[in-house]
Amino acid sequence: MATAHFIHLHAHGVNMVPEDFVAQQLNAVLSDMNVDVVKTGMLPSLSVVKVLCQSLRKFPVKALVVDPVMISTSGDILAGPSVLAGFRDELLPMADIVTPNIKEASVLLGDVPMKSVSDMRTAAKLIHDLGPRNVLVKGGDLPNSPDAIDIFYDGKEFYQLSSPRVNTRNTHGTGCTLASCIAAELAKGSSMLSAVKIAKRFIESALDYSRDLVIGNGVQGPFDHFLALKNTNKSSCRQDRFNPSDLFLYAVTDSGMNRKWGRSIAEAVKAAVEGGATIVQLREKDADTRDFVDAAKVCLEICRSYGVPLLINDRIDVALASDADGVHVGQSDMPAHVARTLLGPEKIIGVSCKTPEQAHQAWIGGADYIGSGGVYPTNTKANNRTIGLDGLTEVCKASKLPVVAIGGIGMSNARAVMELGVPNLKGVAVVSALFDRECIVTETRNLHTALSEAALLIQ
Ligand SMILES: Cc1ncc(COP(=O)(O)OP(=O)(O)O)c(N)n1
Ligand SMILES: Cc1nc(C(=O)O)sc1CCOP(=O)(O)O
Ligand SMILES: [Mg+2]
Repeated sequence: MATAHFIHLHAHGVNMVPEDFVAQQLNAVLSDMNVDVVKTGMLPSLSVVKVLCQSLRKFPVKALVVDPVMISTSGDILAGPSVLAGFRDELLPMADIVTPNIKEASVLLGDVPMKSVSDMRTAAKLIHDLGPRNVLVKGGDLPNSPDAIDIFYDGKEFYQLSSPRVNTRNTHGTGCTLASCIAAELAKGSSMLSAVKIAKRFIESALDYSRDLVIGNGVQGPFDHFLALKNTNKSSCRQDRFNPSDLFLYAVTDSGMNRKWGRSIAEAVKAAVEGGATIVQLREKDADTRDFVDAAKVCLEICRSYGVPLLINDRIDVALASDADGVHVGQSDMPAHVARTLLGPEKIIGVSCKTPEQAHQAWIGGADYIGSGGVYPTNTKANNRTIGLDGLTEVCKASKLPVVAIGGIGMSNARAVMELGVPNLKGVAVVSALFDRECIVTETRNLHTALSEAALLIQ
């Protein structure tokens, strides 16, 4: 069970509940039910923070989500220095995740400046040093950023999660909802990264869905949390649809490489998502159909537990039979518009394009993204024409769809590809640099780090 406190505070006033009454309430609930996850919102006094920590020590839960509500949107300070000390010394060391926005991250760290994604990463690391297992620094208020960029740090890896900024005044309560959604997903059994991604996607969808609501006269309006119940036209709901930032580190499997290293497809996929792959494609050119469908189902479960989409190369039949998230097709495979008709509006369709004209046709055909290469020569795909960084740039500039670069990309050149900084280029797709290596997790992690560093340079 997840407990969620939605505090829609307009900061007209705060009426504090006495701490012994808070203790009684906590005791009543925590002793009566097996609470899995607790999420905290505004904690108005040091004594309430202390009471909460005591209760959680007495009744440990599986996960504690701390939304460090300290500053209202209008800028009011909601937590004084003593509460801040309570957060730092007692609550954060118990937290499984803490979710500050940039103002809160700054205050938690003694008013450090927070002006860029690079500052957010530094802050995430410093807040992690205070004790929480995971940190999500939310960059929704970062000035001059076309996307809403959040930094997730799990103590080892940084993940830059971005979503298109939704232009609406109805943003009241987004922080509360995000943390509550993370808590609910954790209670359902998701991994932390997956819970964060699902929560972020929910906020993006809900804001998009409620962008034109007019309720009240405040600077901010509320948004509608019940889109899933009301939205009959699911294709217009972004919740389950493709997110271009998923193209950041695209892992493409290869049956020959798995055989060479003695691994099953599922083992290879698990290692890649553990290392930080943000989308996976099963490219099993010589698999028997039944085996392929079975393997796809197992991989789908693994990928879903990490919030990572799973696509099938070429084989629409396998994608349909396994209920995978979509397909990737090339110029001599099934046309995108036919794949779209067969798969429906919810599935993801990627198309390989070497020219601007092919990119245009992919868009007309209803594709979601383009794979463009070979950027460099490759041994993985026979007779593949290399288009180079110039060819990639041309496709990206002409494309109306997000693009992932492919072909001969690995640790030695991934930064150069990302640092092109051309419009629409969202990431790199790799086969041998991950799967023709001894340790897939390590290779994926290293590549993720290199790409994140390059992405920072082009901010
Ligand atoms: C992400 C991505 N981009 C391009 C390709 C190549 O697809 P295709 O041209 O159909 O060649 P095969 O992979 O089928 O040999 C891809 N698979 N993924
Ligand atoms: C599957 C594929 N498609 C390409 C294209 O140019 O469309 S290049 C390629 C193989 C990429 O493998 P590696 O990362 O080992 O070079
Ligand atoms: Mg193909």
